[in-house]
Amino acid sequence: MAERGLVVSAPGKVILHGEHAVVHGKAALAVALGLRTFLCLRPGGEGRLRVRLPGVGALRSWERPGLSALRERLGADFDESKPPSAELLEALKEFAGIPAEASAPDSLAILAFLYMCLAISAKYGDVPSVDIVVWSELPTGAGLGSSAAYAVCLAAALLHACGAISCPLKDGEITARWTEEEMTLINTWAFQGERVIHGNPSGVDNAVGTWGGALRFQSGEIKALKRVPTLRILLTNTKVPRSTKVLVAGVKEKILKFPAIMNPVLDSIDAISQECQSVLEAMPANPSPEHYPVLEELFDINQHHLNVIGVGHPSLDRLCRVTASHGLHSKLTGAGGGGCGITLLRPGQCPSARLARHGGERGRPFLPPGTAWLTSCPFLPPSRQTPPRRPWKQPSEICARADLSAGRPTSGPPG
Ligand SMILES: Nc1ncnc2c1ncn2[C@@H]1O[C@H](COP(=O)(O)OP(=O)(O)O)[C@@H](O)[C@H]1O
Ligand SMILES: C[C@@](O)(CCOP(=O)(O)O)CC(=O)O
Ligand SMILES: [Mg+2]
Repeated sequence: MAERGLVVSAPGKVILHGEHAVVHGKAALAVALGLRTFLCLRPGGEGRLRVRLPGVGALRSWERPGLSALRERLGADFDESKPPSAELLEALKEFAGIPAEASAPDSLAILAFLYMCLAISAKYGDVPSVDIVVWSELPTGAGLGSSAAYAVCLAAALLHACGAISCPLKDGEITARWTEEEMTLINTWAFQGERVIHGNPSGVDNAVGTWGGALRFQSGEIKALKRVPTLRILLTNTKVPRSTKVLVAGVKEKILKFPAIMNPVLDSIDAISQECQSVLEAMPANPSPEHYPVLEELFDINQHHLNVIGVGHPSLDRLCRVTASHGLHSKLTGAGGGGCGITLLRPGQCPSARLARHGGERGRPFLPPGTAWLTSCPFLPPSRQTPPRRPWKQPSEICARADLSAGRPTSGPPG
């Protein structure tokens, strides 16, 4: 491991179409966000492994021999091609003092960390003696893929600390990418981390967190969308908390209960993703405004479908209603049940100031109490995204940065 340490970062994502359906083998269209999760890895002292997660209020430290002994005891169960078994996760919870049914953000984050650390070190080397801090610009549990960005950062850092992937930084370089082969390995392990947090993820979020840009994802197949137009999308966080794991499990239950009713809905969502992709690919050659009504209608139809499969929420209904009263079209993004919604903006339309300051239905404020105006997100291919604000903060794909400072990185974690 590099003596001077490393900062890794990975972006969050927005799903344009295909959330939930993608878990059941349908297509999804997703794009990396300019908001990222960061991880700082430093050589640790005294044979300890320390992890600090200020975003979820967790700080843990373990002696390496204790972790090695646990790993030896459970070693046969670590296999990156299979979901982590319930028995393995129970054993890790017991070791970490996490109650059996705990689903709090800190519990899931520590469980994912322990699983990834032990599994990666079982395969590639020794349990590393390192200090790890993770912090994020992404809201947690809001549909923007914070769990995947966290898992991608952990996978990259732990694979690096165990010697499974190189340090991509050459002398004098400040930022770098791993090779394609190394990124594939990072993505594979990040998916395992997502499995711990989500239960049954599709893999779309960790694919965007690893590769960045705009992509189509279906059954593990990742296709970069190269010729997509600049779409302006407004992101609104309802700030209603929810858990992806619970929502994904709820959809599965509904499909099992009403297969003949739910499967056609998933097929229709799949067709929406295909149609949207065709429109996006036609737009660069023919950038006429006629495409927008189609994209808007696809948002509306998909939002209805997402309500049908049980992942809507009154806060999201309100977002759709209020934006509709301004001629705009919205849908939820990510797992739903609260979290974030996206609103499509036409070229030249800039409603944020109007909506945020004066908007709202019949004089009521546009945003319900506790709602944040998060950001507006350009839907751009990697090559045309806006330049990074900080040297290592590229808007697409995972990237590594040398921890050049003796102290904290400049955009360091709080506290
Ligand atoms: N910065 C972070 N530090 C630690 N854990 C995180 C971080 N970001 C996300 N997580 C983990 O991911 C979980 C949220 O995942 P999820 O419910 O899928 O929501 P989303 O991925 O939409 O933000 C949190 O409860 C926490 O366990
Ligand atoms: C609902 C789903 O399609 C996306 C979940 O995204 P998020 O965790 O809400 O950011 C689940 C998945 O694809 O794994
Ligand atoms: Mg998630």
